Amino acid sequence: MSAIVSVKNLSFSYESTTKKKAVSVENNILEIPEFSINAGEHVFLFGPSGSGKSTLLNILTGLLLPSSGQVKILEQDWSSLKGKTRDAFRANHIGFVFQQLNLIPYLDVLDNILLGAEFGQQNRPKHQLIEQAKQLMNDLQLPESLLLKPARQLSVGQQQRVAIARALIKEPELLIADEPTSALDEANRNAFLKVLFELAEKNNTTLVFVSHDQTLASQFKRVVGIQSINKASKSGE
Ligand SMILES: Nc1ncnc2c1ncn2[C@@H]1O[C@H](COP(=O)(O)OP(=O)(O)OP(=O)(O)O)[C@@H](O)[C@H]1O
Repeated sequence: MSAIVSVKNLSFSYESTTKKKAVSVENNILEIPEFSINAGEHVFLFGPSGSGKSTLLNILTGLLLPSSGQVKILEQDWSSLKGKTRDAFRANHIGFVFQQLNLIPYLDVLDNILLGAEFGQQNRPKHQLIEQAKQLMNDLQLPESLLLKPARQLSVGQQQRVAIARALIKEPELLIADEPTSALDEANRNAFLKVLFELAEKNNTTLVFVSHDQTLASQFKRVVGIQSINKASKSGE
């Protein structure tokens, strides 16, 4: 099985990028000797507040570069990509669903979904993207009649599904879901996970799902506590 994510000898500290002279001691947030995720895996990444989950996600997605070590996505080392190439690589290969869904409230559902393809592979004609948006709506059990409604008129559960459609329309190899269920009640949370798994399976998308809520862990085949891979957390706690 090929690795979608591969981390080797990673260390990261914010101090190296801060201008504050008061901070003189190097204080690593992350020290991860080795960590990888294979194609098609669904990984639940958990850890308490402040344990470095967001920092690790930002590193895996090339928004932050490691202080030392190597982070590869699809065999591509983030440190070897510069500026716009890095942004384009991220846009083409990684989808995101966040807790704050980041839908544009006054745009209709279709346009919100199509925004997901805006910065990705731009060689697909618009009519094809619209067909795919409709297919995703169908897969997510959202009625097509919602397509032309402004996103703000949808329920939170429906908006969550639109956010998944937006993340998947560019057919990313890797989908990052960062606390996407924290605003949902249990029934909606389970429904959200069910469609997320089904679609990830259907599209062969590797999933990294981050949460501090360990009750969700049992639904994932692979569960990773950040403190178990991060040596830096041992000394601090
Ligand atoms: N931009 C930053 N500059 C300096 N330190 C930061 C910055 N962002 C986060 N940190 C620190 O890095 C550590 C890890 O934070 P991070 O946000 O990655 O944790 P988290 O596990 O995602 O937390 P939460 O679950 O509360 O979102 C914390 O001690 C935090 O204070």
